[in-house]
Amino acid sequence: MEQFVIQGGSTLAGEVTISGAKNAALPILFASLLANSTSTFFNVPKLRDIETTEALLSQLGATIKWQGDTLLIDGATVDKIVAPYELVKKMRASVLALGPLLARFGEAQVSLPGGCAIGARPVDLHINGLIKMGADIEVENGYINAKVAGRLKGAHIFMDMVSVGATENLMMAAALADGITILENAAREPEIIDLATYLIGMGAKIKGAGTDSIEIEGIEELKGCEHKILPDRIETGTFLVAAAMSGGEVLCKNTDQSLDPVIEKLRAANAFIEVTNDSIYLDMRNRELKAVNIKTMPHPGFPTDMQAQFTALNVVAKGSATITETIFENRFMHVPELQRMGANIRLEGNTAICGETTSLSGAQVMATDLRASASLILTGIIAKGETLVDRIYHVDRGYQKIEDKLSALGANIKRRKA
Ligand SMILES: CC(=O)N[C@H]1[C@@H](OP(=O)(O)OP(=O)(O)OC[C@H]2O[C@@H](n3ccc(=O)[nH]c3=O)[C@H](O)[C@@H]2O)O[C@H](CO)[C@@H](O)[C@@H]1O
Ligand SMILES: C=C(OP(=O)(O)O)C(=O)O
Repeated sequence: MEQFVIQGGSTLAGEVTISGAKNAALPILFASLLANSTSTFFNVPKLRDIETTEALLSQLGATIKWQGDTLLIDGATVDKIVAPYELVKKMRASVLALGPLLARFGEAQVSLPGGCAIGARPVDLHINGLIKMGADIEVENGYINAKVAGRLKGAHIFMDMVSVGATENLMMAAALADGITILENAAREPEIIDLATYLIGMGAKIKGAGTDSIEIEGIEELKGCEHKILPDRIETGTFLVAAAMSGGEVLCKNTDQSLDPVIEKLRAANAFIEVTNDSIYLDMRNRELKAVNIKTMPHPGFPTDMQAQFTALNVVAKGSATITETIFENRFMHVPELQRMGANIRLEGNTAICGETTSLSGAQVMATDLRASASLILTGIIAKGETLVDRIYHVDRGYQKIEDKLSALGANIKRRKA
């Protein structure tokens, strides 16, 4: 097992190049299962979750090749329909194989992902939507066994909760269904728009992606195409928060403008921010960081994937503030770890009350999920002395070379065998 060793007390300054978005790349790579020819992907981040996706797609028979930084996936060779537990347990997003396999082959067996450190995370909306499209689905021995006689049928589907994954799974399934599907109360994340852009590039007929009502007219066949993955807004936000916490400055390059709620909160925290088409600059030098109230919401609200980082920001900021998590029922596992470093935080139900912290010191802490890990690293950079972050395989799921990018900004962080 590896861990990060961080010597605290650095002020970050410089430029960082943002990688492609994990949460756009994953559904898009699964959507390549729908195509009967090769797709070419640019700006794919080099992450553990991408390796897991590649392993699952090749197990299903897809032909996968890297040419330098370009990823080629040929869906024509896909000839299996089982996504096994061994791979699904490593990455919940594997459930996104369900819609494409069922739509293309009329059959799919996908392991249930189970819960994770942030919540139970059921997939009932995915399953109910596919049943509405004519699928016969049974859950048996931990697997979702899905079948349809002929093709899936277009349907009018109302989702009673906003779910990113269900919107993606159903949008992919509907692209090869017979007739028109309308998804109501759909998720509106930029990653949904990116998936729709790729599907449309393959020939799909989709209107309304990015709104809460998406219309998909199914067609008979989808062809591979070229697609550039959008920049990672959560990685961008993480580096902006890191610089703000350290009282430094950062220019995030190769990013985009889909971060409004995060930028507004950083401005409320007293950061100077300048946004261009493809970069975001933050300057916190000689400015006092102020604690900010946060409530997570589906997009375009404040993203839950930035909650842990803002909890860390409030720990070093002046004043007190509350962080309320409304998307996942258990996304505060970073709080007891931050408390071990001296953070003045109290949990009350789904709210973390962040008081002013007088002194932060390095400690041995445990990463519990991807963004919790990021919050511990960011706090370690500010704290007095040495911080050891264990279980950093969580970080590697979703941040490309985070230690190299932070070191280039002036952090003292090293990876080593525990
Ligand atoms: C790979 C990826 O893109 N992951 C993101 C995606 O996860 P993911 O797609 O899993 O998250 P969802 O939007 O589906 O989950 C939102 C909420 O809906 C609940 N729910 C979801 C589906 C369902 O069938 N039933 C149900 O009750 C979940 O338990 C959760 O409480 O969106 C989350 C919310 O923005 C982000 O934190 C994750 O980073
Ligand atoms: C929760 C996250 O991802 P996943 O849905 O892949 O677990 C995340 O990216 O913060």
